[in-house]
Amino acid sequence: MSVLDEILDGVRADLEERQARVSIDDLKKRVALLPYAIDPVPVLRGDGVAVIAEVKRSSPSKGALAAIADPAALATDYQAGGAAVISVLTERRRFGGSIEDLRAVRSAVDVPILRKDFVITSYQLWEARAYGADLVLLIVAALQQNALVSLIERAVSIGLTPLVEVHTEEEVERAVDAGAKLIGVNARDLRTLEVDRAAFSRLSPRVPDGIVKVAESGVRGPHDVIEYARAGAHAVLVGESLVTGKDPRSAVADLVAAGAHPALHHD
Ligand SMILES: O=C(O)c1ccccc1NCC(=O)[C@H](O)[C@H](O)COP(=O)(O)O
Repeated sequence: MSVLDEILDGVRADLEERQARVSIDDLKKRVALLPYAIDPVPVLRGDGVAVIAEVKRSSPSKGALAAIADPAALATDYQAGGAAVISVLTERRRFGGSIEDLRAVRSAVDVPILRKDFVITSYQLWEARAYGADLVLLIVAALQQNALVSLIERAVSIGLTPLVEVHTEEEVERAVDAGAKLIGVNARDLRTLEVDRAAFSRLSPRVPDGIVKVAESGVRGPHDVIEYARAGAHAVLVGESLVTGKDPRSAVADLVAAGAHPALHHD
């Protein structure tokens, strides 16, 4: 069984438990009281490379990364450093996250928030929206094509912007066919956990113009932002190097500064 399959088994079990506690109708009632979600596309398509900074406590590849006692404070630092979007890992078993982290971050920042999880049902989309997310991750490798298409449509219909994650040529085709407007190329193979930063430059030319391209994983510092930008990234998604460093605010600011160089601006 691959790491991704193991994660998905755990996600299904946790989901059953949450669904028994909070009904989808309750989530819909909460959403009805909320303002519209923020459209992240203008900020992701702006000059330079946008930084999506992630609240990540642990990971299957590295185990415990950081004791994040206050995710809202971390997100506030990210925003102060210039993060365009905050990503919150809400998966519990392998990443130590929760939907409560999403709520805490929402109460602390104004920038768009990405719910990063292993979404397989529309219940999780309603949850994402009810707890304050503006974007939601959909992983092509975790979904059959018909499920991917219907989750993209449902996400959009409830105001969420889907970030559709790929790692192979075939997955790029599936994402484009499914109607993705934001595609994230993950350097990490979720089945083996190997990180291959060259995946972005290999797959980026296959992503049609007009789609926002996000380079995910493996950013160690400003030099990686510059490399991803040269390969056409509109944004980078960064977790580990931010949560394990000493000063998340200045670490984000350094990445933003690297990506803001005029030579890296998009046409
Ligand atoms: O991070 C992992 O080990 C991992 C394992 C299996 C599935 C997903 C995983 N990570 C999710 C992510 O894609 C990253 O958290 C995100 O792109 C940031 O990556 P990094 O900057 O390398 O922490």
